[in-house]
Amino acid sequence: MLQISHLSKLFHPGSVDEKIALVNVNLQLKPGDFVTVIGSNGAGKSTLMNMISGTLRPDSGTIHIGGNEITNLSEHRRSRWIGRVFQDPMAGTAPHMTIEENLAMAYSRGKSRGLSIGINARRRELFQEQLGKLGIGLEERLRAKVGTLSGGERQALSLLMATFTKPQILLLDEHTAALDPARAELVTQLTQRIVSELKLTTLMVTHNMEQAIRLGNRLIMMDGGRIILDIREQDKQHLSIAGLLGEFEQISGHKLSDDRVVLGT
Ligand SMILES: Nc1ncnc2c1ncn2[C@@H]1O[C@H](COP(=O)(O)OP(=O)(O)OP(=O)(O)O)[C@@H](O)[C@H]1O
Repeated sequence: MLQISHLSKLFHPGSVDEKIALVNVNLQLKPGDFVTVIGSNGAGKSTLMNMISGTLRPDSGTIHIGGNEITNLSEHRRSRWIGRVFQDPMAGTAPHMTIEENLAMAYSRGKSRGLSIGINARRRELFQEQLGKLGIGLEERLRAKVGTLSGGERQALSLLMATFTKPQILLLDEHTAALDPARAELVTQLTQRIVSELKLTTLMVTHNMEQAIRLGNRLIMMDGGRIILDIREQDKQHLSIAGLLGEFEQISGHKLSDDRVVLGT
């Protein structure tokens, strides 16, 4: 479903500010894989997500989704295949627009007709039905401005918007990190449900080690622009936080340095 081959990126090459972001990264995701991504500060996690979504171009390497090469496609052109939820609850939605307007926008994502697609009675019914599945009462607030929602409500809406058109790849970029523990857990549970119901192929960056172990069927660890550990299926089920940290240290030769790391919820 997602094939990343020999992806490399160096920022400010040849200058004193030179930064290695990705070094020959290879990653292949099967349909329905739910992969959690952890790593030290500056490991290249965001760079990888930005390259898949098209906000950054690699120096070398290729990215394919469902067999189509997207390496040099604009962010807009590839958006029909990709859903993304950011850490910042303000990032994924338009605060001055209503919930239904935001959903209409998500619905038309990647389609050439753009925003003109509008809202009709049938579509409103569909929005209500989808919002109802979140179980937090947003279906009663279709005409509320998104800026009036709490952080958790906005992240739940962002998640719905990102998955509305069943993207081929879902990118979750520390999407629960800015929420308090109860809301983070709610959004985590919604994530699990939506990903499993729609069988979405998902890549989720998190600083929460417990969450990284608990969710998904595969875990990758990055350091210095490389994937240094790739743990799947049964092996993942037997992981512990201490074991994972130990393994990181053994492979990388240093302790996991992450100023935002959370060991549990
Ligand atoms: N736009 C940029 N310009 C220059 N250097 C950058 C840029 N974006 C990232 N980098 C550098 O590239 C490297 C990888 O950064 P990236 O943000 O991908 O890491 P990360 O794993 O997401 O880190 P963190 O967990 O701290 O957010 C770092 O050394 C970073 O400083």
